[in-house]
Amino acid sequence: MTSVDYSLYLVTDSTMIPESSTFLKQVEDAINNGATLIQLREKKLSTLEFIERANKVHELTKKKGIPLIINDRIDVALAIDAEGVHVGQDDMPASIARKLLGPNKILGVTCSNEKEAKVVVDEGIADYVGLGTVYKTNTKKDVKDPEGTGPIGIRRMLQVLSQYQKKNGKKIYSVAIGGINHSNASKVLYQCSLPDYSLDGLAVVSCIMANENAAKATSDLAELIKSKPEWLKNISTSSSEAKLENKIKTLIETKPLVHHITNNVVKNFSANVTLAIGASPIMSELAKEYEEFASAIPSLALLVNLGTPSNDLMDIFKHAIRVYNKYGKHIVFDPVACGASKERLESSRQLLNTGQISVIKGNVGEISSIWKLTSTYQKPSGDEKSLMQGVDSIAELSEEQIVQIGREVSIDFKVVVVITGVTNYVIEGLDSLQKVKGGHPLMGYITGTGCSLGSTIAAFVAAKADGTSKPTVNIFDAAVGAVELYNIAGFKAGEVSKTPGTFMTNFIDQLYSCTHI
Ligand SMILES: Nc1ncnc2c1ncn2[C@@H]1O[C@H](COP(=O)(O)OP(=O)(O)OP(=O)(O)O)[C@@H](O)[C@H]1O
Ligand SMILES: Cc1ncsc1CCO
Repeated sequence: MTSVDYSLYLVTDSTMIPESSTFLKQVEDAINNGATLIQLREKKLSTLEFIERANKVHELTKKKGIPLIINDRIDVALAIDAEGVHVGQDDMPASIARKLLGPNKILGVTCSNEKEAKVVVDEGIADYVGLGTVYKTNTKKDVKDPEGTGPIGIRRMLQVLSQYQKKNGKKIYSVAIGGINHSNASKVLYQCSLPDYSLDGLAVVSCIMANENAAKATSDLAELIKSKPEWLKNISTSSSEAKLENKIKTLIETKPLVHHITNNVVKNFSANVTLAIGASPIMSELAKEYEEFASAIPSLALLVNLGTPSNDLMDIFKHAIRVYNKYGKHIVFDPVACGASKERLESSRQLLNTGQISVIKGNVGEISSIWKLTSTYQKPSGDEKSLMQGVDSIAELSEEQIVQIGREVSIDFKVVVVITGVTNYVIEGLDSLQKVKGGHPLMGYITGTGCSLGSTIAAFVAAKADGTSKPTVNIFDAAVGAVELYNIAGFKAGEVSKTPGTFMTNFIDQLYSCTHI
């Protein structure tokens, strides 16, 4: 079968039909309003009932020229001459399914991790793979990863498919599945992509099958699949006008608000830094007010700082990321000490899987640890050297290695990366790199200088302080401005301080002087 459109793949579920409708009506509405592929998934029907239902659905799909895929039951697929079959990891092995189906039917296989994706490409007999679950869902309870594979897991599987295509010149198509709905569809497509390889579609269940208006649900979803996610709509490319003085002017004129969900150690210092540079801080862990902030305040960004995590805070972080993404507001993520324990790296993975971040800022140890979550990271065979001691980086890497790591993190997560240290590196993709030196050794003796740089970056991004007066923001230029201001103030404060205590007050004073006087 040639040229299948995988873009909006409906997987049926007859257990969630609204009272006002019927199973067949839901499927017909989907078919007539943009579904491009239907998979009939029935776990409880007898063989006879399954065949009867499959025949009815097949009549509808044939009218529209849409392929019908049968879940698991090859006998049913053959009985009704369906266009294909989908098998899960616990169903009939793909190789046997292919033998029974012959070469011309569509064969799909579910993959939940890289290992399963590698088996599929080694066999080379599937037409497409269903990658997931992306997010945890009520539809399927027996998922391998209770949090879902998330965009990070999907990208790793795409990497396997991409390498297969490069080597063999043959494409295995892919759709993501699991917890996808109207609120996250365009985000999933954006996040689940590599520079040269993307998903071919999204598979959904409840957002159509359980919807009172399946026709509208389908056409809306088809529209979302074609559209850009919210936060991409006002981002521009780097500009030659990008001068620090212009950025500071915009910052002061805009007086943005930085919503901090940050650690208990630095709250006060970060609030003072934010005020000193002419922005406003608010520290809030009250999840219920986030929707009000994000929907109403124009110059606003969120800082997510992992410094003192807890289970409750993880839920709050995730809620905040979803809400800020919904309103297209930018998020700066500081994965504090994520290399210090497996649990912190796992927390970072979950947060990066929850939504789209605009800037990841960390020291070398932190960014090198985040790098382990990318699809480009090669797992070492032997023991790994620790990258962090508590919140401090002890990674020993050359500049070339640091920049390469930053680039891979930037490309994989589609973020601007800021790597701090004696030299700071601001990185976006392969082309944008700005090194910022300055600062002062005493900055290393004050807890929270890294964290409060996060506040400063968030303020610049929220104010669109990128050196231009355009209504869009260039995140890279804004981040460079923040790092430059911070290090100039640090250098000046260092010139008039001998010890950390006085340095701290002088630093706040210099941040104020550099922006206000
Ligand atoms: N020895 C140094 N010389 C010059 N600048 C420094 C030095 N140490 C730190 N800085 C500056 O301090 C800022 C914070 O960087 P650092 O790498 O110390 O963050 P961090 O480890 O995350 O800190 P924290 O965990 O205390 O928040 C950066 O802008 C950096 O340039
Ligand atoms: C010391 C410390 N511990 C957790 S967060 C933090 C502040 C600096 O990162």
